[in-house]
Amino acid sequence: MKEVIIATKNPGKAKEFEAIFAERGIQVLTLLDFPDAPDVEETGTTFAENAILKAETISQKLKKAVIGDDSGLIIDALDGRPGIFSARYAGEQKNDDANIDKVLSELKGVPEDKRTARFFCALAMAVPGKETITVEGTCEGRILEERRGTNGFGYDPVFYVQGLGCSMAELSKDEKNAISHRANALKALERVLNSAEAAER
Ligand SMILES: O=c1[nH]c(=O)c2ncn([C@@H]3O[C@H](COP(=O)(O)OP(=O)(O)OP(=O)(O)O)[C@@H](O)[C@H]3O)c2[nH]1
Ligand SMILES: [Mg+2]
Repeated sequence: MKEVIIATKNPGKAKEFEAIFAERGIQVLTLLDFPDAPDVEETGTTFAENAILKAETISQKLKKAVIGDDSGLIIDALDGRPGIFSARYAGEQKNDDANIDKVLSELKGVPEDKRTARFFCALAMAVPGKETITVEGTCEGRILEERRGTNGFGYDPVFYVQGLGCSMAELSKDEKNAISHRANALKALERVLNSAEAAER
């Protein structure tokens, strides 16, 4: 069976990648499978820079092709926050529940039409001896006033998906994987890889 390595320690991301790649008969390994992999410091100033740091650091260490995912939530009324700090918005301990509470309290009193937001995902694919590829995907919505649903991870319970009439956490894994920022970024990566392959023929 073919396999792909994703440079993430986030179990929520790992599950989504597993489901998406399983449809293609590809097995996913993450840093949860490589306990000795180094911690990657997210020192970039953009999602893409951080995705490249994750992919290239782990690819150099394992000498294999590796995909890095840096993602987060961009809220217009908060000038784009939490952005690249989404995982650690309420502190370095990375607590999803505390992160949601912080966002809800910062948005207190902000009317529905001003609560627009989007999820953003940058993926970088590093292959030894080749130039790193980066792609992006987004998913539009707005921030609810309270949690709805229990699926997914992160801010999913308070992210109302534009056009779907429910929160991201009310979608099944397959439904989320059909429309998410991560799925959209992976589709973009697939397009780039297919056209690179076609050019080599
Ligand atoms: O509700 C959500 N649904 C999503 O689909 C989603 N994707 C990203 N996020 C948020 O953004 C952080 C990523 O930060 P991040 O890219 O640095 O990842 P991380 O630190 O969790 O793991 P790693 O991949 O770096 O090991 C996450 O923790 C979440 O708070 C999401 N929230
Ligand atoms: Mg991180």
